Amino acid sequence: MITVDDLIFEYPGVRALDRASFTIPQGRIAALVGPNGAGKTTLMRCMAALEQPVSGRVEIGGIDVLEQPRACHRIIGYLSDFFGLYQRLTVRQCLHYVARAQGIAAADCAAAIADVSHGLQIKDRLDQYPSALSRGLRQRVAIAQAIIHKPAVVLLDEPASGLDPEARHQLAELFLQLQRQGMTLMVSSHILAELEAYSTDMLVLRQGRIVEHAVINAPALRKPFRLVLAGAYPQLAETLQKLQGVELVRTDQDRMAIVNLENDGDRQHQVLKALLDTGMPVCEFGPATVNLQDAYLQTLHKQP
Ligand SMILES: Nc1ncnc2c1ncn2[C@@H]1O[C@H](COP(=O)(O)OP(=O)(O)OP(=O)(O)O)[C@@H](O)[C@H]1O
Repeated sequence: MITVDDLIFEYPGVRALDRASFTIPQGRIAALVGPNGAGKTTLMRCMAALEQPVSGRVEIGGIDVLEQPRACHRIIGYLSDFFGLYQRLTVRQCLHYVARAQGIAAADCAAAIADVSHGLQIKDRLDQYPSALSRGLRQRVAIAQAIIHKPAVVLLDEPASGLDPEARHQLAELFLQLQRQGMTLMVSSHILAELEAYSTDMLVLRQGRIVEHAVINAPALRKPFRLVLAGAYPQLAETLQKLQGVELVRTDQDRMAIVNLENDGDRQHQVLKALLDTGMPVCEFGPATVNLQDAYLQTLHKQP
């Protein structure tokens, strides 16, 4: 659903993204984490076709974002870390304006507003002005604006900042609800505990590079497995991609791979048998679920 390949972005004198690459399948919620200045906002802005990278490729839902930015805006919802709402418009007018800008026909706007405001529990706020709303409610209005056109992919930059624990909990519930509707989400945050409540993947960005892609909590029907080899096997990625029922998440130095398999013992046995039949020197093969905070800290400690 989302493929970022070798992305390089530079501000004058600063390389903010340095060959960043990753893939996120449809229906996942990917947490984007990393220290201040790692490049999270820049990455999201490139993915939302709001910045032009020096080189590399971003593909979302089969659309090349850099070649077709307008087509991409139709299938993406983006919430900026410093979002603004029009203070002189009511919430209903804000939503109407965005709906029209997203190409929703005038006759369909009322239904779209009713739908999104129901999902975000702001139905009783439609005739208020943003200045009269709490930070949490304004956040909900901003998210409503980002998803009113029912995008396939939603990119949210620091959506939980400034929210109290209750509002953050509600936000987590909302993300899971959007996921159930089939959306793919990418959420950047510093608050790892909250991300853990809903993330399926964790991408760690450091100095513009993706230094880790951990599968935290794959959908119930699939489960992450870690494969470790006794020695390097140069065709590791290629071989795994060809095996039936195996979804390759990533490989490391031709000796380790994370794959998603069906959550079914017989199928897992068949995959292991097929792996051994290829002649790979398998020495470990087992579930790879990790705790988000541990995985993040391990990754940071691992790096030079
Ligand atoms: N407009 C700009 N001009 C020059 N350099 C910039 C600009 N915006 C960001 N940078 C630099 O690019 C790098 C990446 O910044 P970015 O805002 O993408 O990081 P971030 O991970 O989102 O940070 P934070 O967690 O603090 O929001 C940083 O070194 C930052 O100083």
